[in-house]
Amino acid sequence: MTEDFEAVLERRLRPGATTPLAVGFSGGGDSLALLRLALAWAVARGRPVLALTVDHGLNPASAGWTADALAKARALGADARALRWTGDKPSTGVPAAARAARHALLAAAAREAGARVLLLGHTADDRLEAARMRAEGSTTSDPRSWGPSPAWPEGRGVFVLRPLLDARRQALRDWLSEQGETWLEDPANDDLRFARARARAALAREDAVVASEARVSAPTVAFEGEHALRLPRAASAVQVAAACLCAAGTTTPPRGERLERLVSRLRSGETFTATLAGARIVADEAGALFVREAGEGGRSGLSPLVLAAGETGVWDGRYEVTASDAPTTIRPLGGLASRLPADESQALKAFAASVRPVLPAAVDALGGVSSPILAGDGTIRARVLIRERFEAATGLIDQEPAT
Ligand SMILES: Nc1ncnc2c1ncn2[C@@H]1O[C@H](COP(=O)(O)OP(=O)(O)OP(=O)(O)O)[C@@H](O)[C@H]1O
Repeated sequence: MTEDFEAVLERRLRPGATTPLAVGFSGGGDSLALLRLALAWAVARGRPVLALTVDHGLNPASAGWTADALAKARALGADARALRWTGDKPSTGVPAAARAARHALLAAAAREAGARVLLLGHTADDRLEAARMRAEGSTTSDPRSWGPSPAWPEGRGVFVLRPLLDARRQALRDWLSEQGETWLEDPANDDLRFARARARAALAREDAVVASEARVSAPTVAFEGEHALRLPRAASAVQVAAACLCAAGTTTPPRGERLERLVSRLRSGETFTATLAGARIVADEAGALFVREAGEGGRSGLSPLVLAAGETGVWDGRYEVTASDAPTTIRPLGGLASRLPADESQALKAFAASVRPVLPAAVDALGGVSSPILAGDGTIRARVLIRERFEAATGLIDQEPAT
């Protein structure tokens, strides 16, 4: 077990890195095994481990569980931090909402601590359960051993590593028991109102075989001046979905019939312009160009981002912007371009017409307009997230990046 675990960490983590390794630690058996293994590996390499525990506030006992988890993590030698889900709880779909909130909290805390990788304790049993739930009609996806955090924009720059994906839950528990460990059993795991608990109960009665993880090949991709993506027309559905997601800066990739239709139109060689999930796709002989759909503004996205002096925020899921020493509002450049200073108007000419209206513009308290992408003085800084996100989503970044 230890050798398999170490092999995964050696493969994915950057040699010599000294930044903290974040671990999602619920206090349950899987993540206790994960934390112990991660500590043994990291301490030998001089890397600090930060255990993060999310209190979902869904059970009256959860504050006590969280306090116990923090105490346990610290006793084992990790730094530890509690995070609390304070948002409104929906009346239905609680597990999915809790999961989304958990991913956002874990990723934001990992990033804040300077960690680029967050370890999670999913096991082979989680993959079996996901397969069983899909067989019963759910859209549950397979946990993957490596990939970007699904939380956006909170998880930008953070990768999730699941080093226990080939280990069986019972083997981990036996290993913990041999070391005299005890752990918390979350009662929600046995609550048969949840599809996950039903799948778990059904699998406990069977000898299941774990299939190996599917591999996704990296695409040939070109970046159009960082603000748009170009894919070959033969790109796979996974790549097309990722291109829509990253060019549009949204949180949910397209899937199902609409995605299939776009992929088959691309394969057909037809020249067309289409929109999907917030992206505009222009297909010609040269390939397919993916840009943020400017007309989306009325429905969602492209909404203004108000920043206080010096504050950093993400506008439209595509640009990380840091205000100068004055407050500013970030809006789409479309409709404001005529108010740009002359040098910026000149610089704008170098951009494709489809990209111009969806670039960020900064509007100051007096109504002055400037674009952090075009301005030479760099007082308001902007980082384009499109490329980095696409590379992470399609497996082009397969190891812990440098900070
Ligand atoms: N409350 C929590 N605090 C911190 N980490 C957690 C918490 N709950 C789960 N995790 C992390 O996520 C891993 C998987 O747990 P679990 O299977 O409950 O999560 P999940 O996200 O619901 O799974 P899935 O991705 O299959 O929906 C755990 O091993 C642990 O690393």
